[in-house]
Amino acid sequence: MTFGEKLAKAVAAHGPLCVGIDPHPSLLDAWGLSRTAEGLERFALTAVEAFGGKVSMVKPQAAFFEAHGSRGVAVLERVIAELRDSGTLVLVDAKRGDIGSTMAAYAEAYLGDGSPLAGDAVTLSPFLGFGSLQPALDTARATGRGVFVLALTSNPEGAQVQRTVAPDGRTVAQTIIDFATARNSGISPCGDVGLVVGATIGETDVDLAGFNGPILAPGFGAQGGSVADLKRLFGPDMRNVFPTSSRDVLKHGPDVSSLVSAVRRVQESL
Ligand SMILES: O=C(O)c1cc(=O)[nH]c(=O)n1[C@@H]1O[C@H](COP(=O)(O)O)[C@@H](O)[C@H]1O
Repeated sequence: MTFGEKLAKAVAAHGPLCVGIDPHPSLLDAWGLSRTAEGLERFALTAVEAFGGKVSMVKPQAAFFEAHGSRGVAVLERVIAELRDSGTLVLVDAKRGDIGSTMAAYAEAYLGDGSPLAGDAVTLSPFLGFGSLQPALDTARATGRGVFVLALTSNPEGAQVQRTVAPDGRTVAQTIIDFATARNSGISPCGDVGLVVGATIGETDVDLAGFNGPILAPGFGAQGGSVADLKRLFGPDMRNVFPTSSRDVLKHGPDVSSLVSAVRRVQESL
């Protein structure tokens, strides 16, 4: 199956909501867990129990696992394996990006068959040039996985770079969108190159009309983005838009049934 086919199947079963697993130290405290690899593991596996098989996609944030060194990375590997076993798509949020020859190694790590860090997709940063991501785009295509490339991020500082106008008159964000659009062209039901467009970006002057791929919309929930913002940005049917929320759901833990109820409430609001 292509990544687009996997996404379509997941959305038909569970709707578009993506839930993030972001084990912030303050959330470990709130859940009564220690700020150690053991606390991290308990947190992450509780989240897997709550979200696995209930949402279309789960997005573990690699940074919070890496903060615990090799033991934290081992927990991330387990989270990826258990979510995939539950039938839930896994988007590993690692925001990788480097020169092409190094990118090939990141591609193998996050998108290669048999790699313990490979989920179903990975987030990528295109600011070394969209073309530098080519090894990841090729590996994703070859293994039926996907990538989500940063275009307009949810943080206020993103505009400093992403809304800069290039010599050809397009913004940096539009340039990235146009590369992604070209890569996905003609693929049904949708392409394997996704974009990240934050729910908090306010008015957008970019053109997404021809874009035939999934859009991850972070900033929904804890950063202030609402359902109304999503509809204003992406249109009322929000086709191929995957709103993603981490803290706003995770704050309902550690009780699994409270986490599940929180997920259900957000799914209904969408
Ligand atoms: O790629 C991302 O997921 C991402 C892009 C972006 O523009 N903004 C953004 O917040 N994120 C990630 O989405 C998550 C948001 O978490 P909450 O604000 O707790 O919902 C974090 O893991 C961020 O790293």
